[in-house]
Amino acid sequence: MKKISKICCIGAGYVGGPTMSVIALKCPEIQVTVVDLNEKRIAQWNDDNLDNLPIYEPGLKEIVAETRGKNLFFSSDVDKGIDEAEMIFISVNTPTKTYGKGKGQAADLKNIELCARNIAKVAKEDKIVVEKSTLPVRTAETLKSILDNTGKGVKFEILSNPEFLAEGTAIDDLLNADRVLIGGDETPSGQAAKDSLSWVYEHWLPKERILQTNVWSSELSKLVANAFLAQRVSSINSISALCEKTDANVAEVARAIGFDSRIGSKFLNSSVGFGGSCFQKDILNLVYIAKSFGLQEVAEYWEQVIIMNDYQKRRFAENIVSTLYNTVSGKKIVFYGWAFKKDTNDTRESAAIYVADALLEEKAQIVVYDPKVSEETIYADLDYLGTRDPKENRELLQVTKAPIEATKDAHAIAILTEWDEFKTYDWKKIYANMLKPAFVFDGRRLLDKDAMASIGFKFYKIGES
Ligand SMILES: NC(=O)c1ccc[n+]([C@@H]2O[C@H](COP(=O)([O-])OP(=O)(O)OC[C@H]3O[C@@H](n4cnc5c(N)ncnc54)[C@H](O)[C@@H]3O)[C@@H](O)[C@H]2O)c1
Ligand SMILES: O=c1ccn([C@@H]2O[C@H](COP(=O)(O)OP(=O)(O)O[C@H]3O[C@H](CO)[C@@H](O)[C@H](O)[C@H]3O)[C@@H](O)[C@H]2O)c(=O)[nH]1
Repeated sequence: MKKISKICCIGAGYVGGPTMSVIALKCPEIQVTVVDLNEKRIAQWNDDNLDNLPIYEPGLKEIVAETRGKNLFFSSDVDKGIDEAEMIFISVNTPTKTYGKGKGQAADLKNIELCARNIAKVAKEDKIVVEKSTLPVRTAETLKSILDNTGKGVKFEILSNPEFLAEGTAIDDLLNADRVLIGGDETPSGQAAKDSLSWVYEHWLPKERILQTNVWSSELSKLVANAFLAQRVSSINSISALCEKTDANVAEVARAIGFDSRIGSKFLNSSVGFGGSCFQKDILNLVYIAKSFGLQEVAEYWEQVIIMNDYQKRRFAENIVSTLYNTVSGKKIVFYGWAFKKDTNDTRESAAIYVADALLEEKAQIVVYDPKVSEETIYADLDYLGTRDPKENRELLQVTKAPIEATKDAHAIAILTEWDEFKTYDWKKIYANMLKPAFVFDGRRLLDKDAMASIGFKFYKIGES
């Protein structure tokens, strides 16, 4: 087993940035270089003002402050990074394909292939290549085929090391990972590569939490973990609809079933629907893979998790329209939150985007407040859907940095992200600002129903009648 002294990570995103920062922190003898083709992103990672890092993640800037320039470097010189490293992580984005075969379901592996070709072109010495991105099962085969045909006699070991961090808690998840998964060939050189990567993680994690498997199990386990997690959210969300019809309370049901140690209490918070860059993409990918092996029933089983999530988002928007007397045209609705969950500035697949889109179709006037998401991102998210002219998005939707003033003459507030600060607002003052009856639609089950009702609000909370 070789001790690694130089690591390169291709992709300075939500995974590459935090993961490599933690490796640099915990392995001071390893030089870690994170490279990316996006020069603007690299400039942000190198910004003297740590509040300008491209990613907001609690605890991240402190780690970057400690390591950057010592053993952590960010660079747009991808070739140099590859050339110098003994171990290369590929942590580029693998979104759902928007074109061609598998459009709307399969993972787009264009970036992965570009990385493999780049490594093949630049490498002069043997290297360990680590798949950090989430990839369809058997992708390592493609990588191997590209890398083994360079004709330069360079030997590559390919490992799968999927990342399980969740945004908003990424640093804590990395520092205290439940497990690290390392898949590799069951040959002597494959075993040595797996041990080298284990050695990196053993700097801060107990050995028994580092699981070694074959490559295919590792690749598939990542998709399956996300599918199981998302399935829990869709399951409890399906019950939230039933609770609203039956006077049951979804939180009480979740608590009651969660006490069963076989079920467990985590990931049973009913919400306006799951978002984020991973759950939908990875389930669609699983569905596509199942279909491509002719496993139609398996594909349909998992597809239902997405169908239920779309239903939950649609149901939330439709409830706003029907409660506001079947028309929201010209009515001011304030959105609290745009990020897909609290403590991140990431908005990919956020439920807020789809709820806003549905209300804009009904010509609502929306004002959005999110403590970490920029105006530019909010408009980009809406424009990307292509539902209407970008000009109309800007006419119908405004972005504010003043959450309390924004409620002046509003008909309703919709809570789309569970930011803690919303709980501390002066809701009496907000009530006074609003038109009456004043409606609040709590898509995150953040506020207390009785307290809101006693102020005078017409309060709707997911999963309660
Ligand atoms: N975001 C998460 O919480 C999370 C968690 C676990 C796993 N994952 C997986 O990790 C992977 C990365 O996700 P992310 O959220 O960090 O994506 P991201 O979009 O934030 O970052 C990816 C980066 O890769 C860069 N890139 C793309 N192609 C490149 C190339 N050929 N050469 C150099 N740079 C290139 C992009 O410019 C971008 O900055 C995905 O496969 C995702 O499914 C994400
Ligand atoms: O009980 C719950 C838990 C989550 N959510 C929502 O589900 C989405 C995803 O949340 P979370 O899983 O916490 O964040 P992600 O950053 O998307 O992390 C998931 O996706 C990552 C990318 O693959 C994986 O690495 C993580 O293990 C996996 O949790 C968010 O919109 C949450 O609001 C709920 O509605 N109810």
